[in-house]
Amino acid sequence: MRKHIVAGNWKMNNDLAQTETLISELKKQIKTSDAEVMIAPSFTNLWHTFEATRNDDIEVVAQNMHFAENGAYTGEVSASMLKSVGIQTVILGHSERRAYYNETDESLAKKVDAALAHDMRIIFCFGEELADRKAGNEESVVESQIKNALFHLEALTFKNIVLAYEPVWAIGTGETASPEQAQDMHAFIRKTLESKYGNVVADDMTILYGGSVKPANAKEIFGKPDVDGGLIGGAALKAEDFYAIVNAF
Ligand SMILES: O=C[C@H](O)COP(=O)(O)O
Repeated sequence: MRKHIVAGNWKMNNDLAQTETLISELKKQIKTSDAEVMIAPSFTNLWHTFEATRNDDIEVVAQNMHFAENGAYTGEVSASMLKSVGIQTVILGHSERRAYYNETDESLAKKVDAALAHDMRIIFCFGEELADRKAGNEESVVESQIKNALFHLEALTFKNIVLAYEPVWAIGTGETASPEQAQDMHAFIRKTLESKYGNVVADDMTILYGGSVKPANAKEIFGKPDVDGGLIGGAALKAEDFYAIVNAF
């Protein structure tokens, strides 16, 4: 079923004290909303944040995980480790992971399989770079990112997947895709899914937009028919701004 979701990706921000402050600020802002609310703190703060928001309408999610179950992978965290601290959802394929940590469609396909094998929900990120858009290749880039990492899956597993379209040129730059650019790409993503999995999977897919979403532009972006929510970076670090975005639905 298609849902409205607003997820705050804190990236590598907030130590424990800052996390506690932000959680208490977030709690003051919570009111009934049409959107599911998620926050993704760093690994060190996952358990604390999970415990501290246990009774609130906030799901705590991880920013990444490894595909292996365990073993000699220094610095990495597995799906079962995440689940052991209450985490049910993981962000995979963020452009910063692809750019700085060499994540590829191939390694992401393995991470997707591992998360699904643990019955986790995935927020799967992808998006073109500025050069791709300038060359008019944005659709083919996005299509291959989706196909290479996800098209080996059975249709049924898509109920555990949320897609997040994040044009790299709009992340943390202050430059947002126009609502029309977001809508056009989201419609294309749905068409891509439909070509392999049919219209039920395509229509039911929740597709988030990410890239410089702020209180000032959220309503217009979320107003587009194929945009089901947002993956928020910078604006998720201020409780008031984050909830202004949540309440833009
Ligand atoms: O994960 C979130 C996205 O990278 C968007 O970040 P941003 O809102 O700071 O542009």
